[in-house]
Amino acid sequence: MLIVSATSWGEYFCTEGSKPVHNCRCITSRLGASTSARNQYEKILTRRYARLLKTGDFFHHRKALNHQIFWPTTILPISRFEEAKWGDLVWQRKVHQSCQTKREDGMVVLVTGAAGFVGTHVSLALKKRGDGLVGLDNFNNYYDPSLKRSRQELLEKQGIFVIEGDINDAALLKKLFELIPFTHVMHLAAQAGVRYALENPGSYVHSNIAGLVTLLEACVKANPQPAVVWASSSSVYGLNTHVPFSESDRTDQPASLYAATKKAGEEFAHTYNHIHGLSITGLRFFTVYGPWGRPDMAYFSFTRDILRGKPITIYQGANKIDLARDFTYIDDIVKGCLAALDTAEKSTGTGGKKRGKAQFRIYNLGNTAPVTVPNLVSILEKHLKCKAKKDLVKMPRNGDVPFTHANVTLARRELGYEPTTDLATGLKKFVKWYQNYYGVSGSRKTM
Ligand SMILES: O=C(O)[C@H]1O[C@H](OP(=O)(O)OP(=O)(O)OC[C@H]2O[C@@H](n3ccc(=O)[nH]c3=O)[C@H](O)[C@@H]2O)[C@H](O)[C@@H](O)[C@@H]1O
Repeated sequence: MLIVSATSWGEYFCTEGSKPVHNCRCITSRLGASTSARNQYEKILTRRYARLLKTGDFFHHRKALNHQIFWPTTILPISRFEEAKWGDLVWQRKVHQSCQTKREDGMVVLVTGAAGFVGTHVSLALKKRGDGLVGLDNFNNYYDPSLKRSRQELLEKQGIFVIEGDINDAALLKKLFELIPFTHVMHLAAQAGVRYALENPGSYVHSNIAGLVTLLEACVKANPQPAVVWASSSSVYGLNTHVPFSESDRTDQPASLYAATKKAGEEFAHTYNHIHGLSITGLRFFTVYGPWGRPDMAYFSFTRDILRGKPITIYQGANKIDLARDFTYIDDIVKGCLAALDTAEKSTGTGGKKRGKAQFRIYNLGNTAPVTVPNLVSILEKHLKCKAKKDLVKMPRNGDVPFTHANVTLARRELGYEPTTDLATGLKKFVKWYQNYYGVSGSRKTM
């Protein structure tokens, strides 16, 4: 049985088992859509496949929320999960549909890292306000890929197509830019995590250096050139001691290879802006947390281990000083990202040549209220109603910095950025999501 399932304006093709298919079923389940909208879609779908259908093979059956069209066919030799073969007609149609805007002057955005934590939230927010977008994600296994797949499901329910592909794939990027005149690129794909850089430095070079350059090259060659907004990191401040951290502070003392790749990214961005006229905005995120977050981050892994009764390791600085972070809630970060997109000016290059000076910006997106790691743990204990088993350990030389603290004056002035969620409120929302997703005791398998 071949199933063609058309949700929203996308179609999905798959087979049950690997046997040759003899029957095809088409389901349009535009949940929430009016009957007339569903009727209209059914007509479009039927017209689209008219040449494949033999009159008389077509049966019409209606259910409460689904229109189902059955037709016996061997015409579409579709194999299991063939839907995402990039470049083919189905793929192109999905990209187009996902990029349709639903508001006047809506943006058309390529979101890289769309199945990542920040990427998912930004994508949903763009879609919600009527912008068109398509996601790109390589679904690597740095952390549990099933969480990325769940985020992808969430996005696809909203009509957002996430292409499985790597930002290092220049041919894929070229094809995408030929297909869609993206107005903006929201570049969030990266190898994140400070301490993992000791284990796998190559992955940082691959994504944060080579991948960034490949993406910027594609943007330069695109016509029109998109404006680029991308994720840098608070880690670029490294050993800076001037607090709170301002954009004008020194960033030439990275404490980790991760930070060094983000700093290098800022320099590459400047070069592409200077030579090619790409409009580029870098956002220095400060320890972003929240629902659908990253399992490698402390607030997430602490939650998991506390619920499982496993000990957690709390690092301490010199003289047993507590480490502190300017933890920033995801909704605040999303607002900052959207404001950066909204205020981004157009790139000035065409045909790879710069035609004038282009916008170049860097902003801190933090919460402006650092909290120590032991305090983070106390808040989690309260929300989880569970005591943590704590191992206090001297901070190893693993790239960590003792504290971060954002000055967001610039973002406030130019983006209207104003963080509104304190750590206790944000962690409450995270814990609620976590227990809903993994079960109250966190029993569902993670990592
Ligand atoms: O904002 C940033 O620039 C960075 O924020 C986070 O990096 P980090 O602040 O180190 O976040 P966590 O890994 O969640 O660590 C938070 C704090 O908990 C501490 N920690 C972490 C893990 C652990 O087992 N024990 C522990 O005490 C760390 O030393 C740190 O002080 C992200 O992981 C980076 O990708 C991001 O770029």
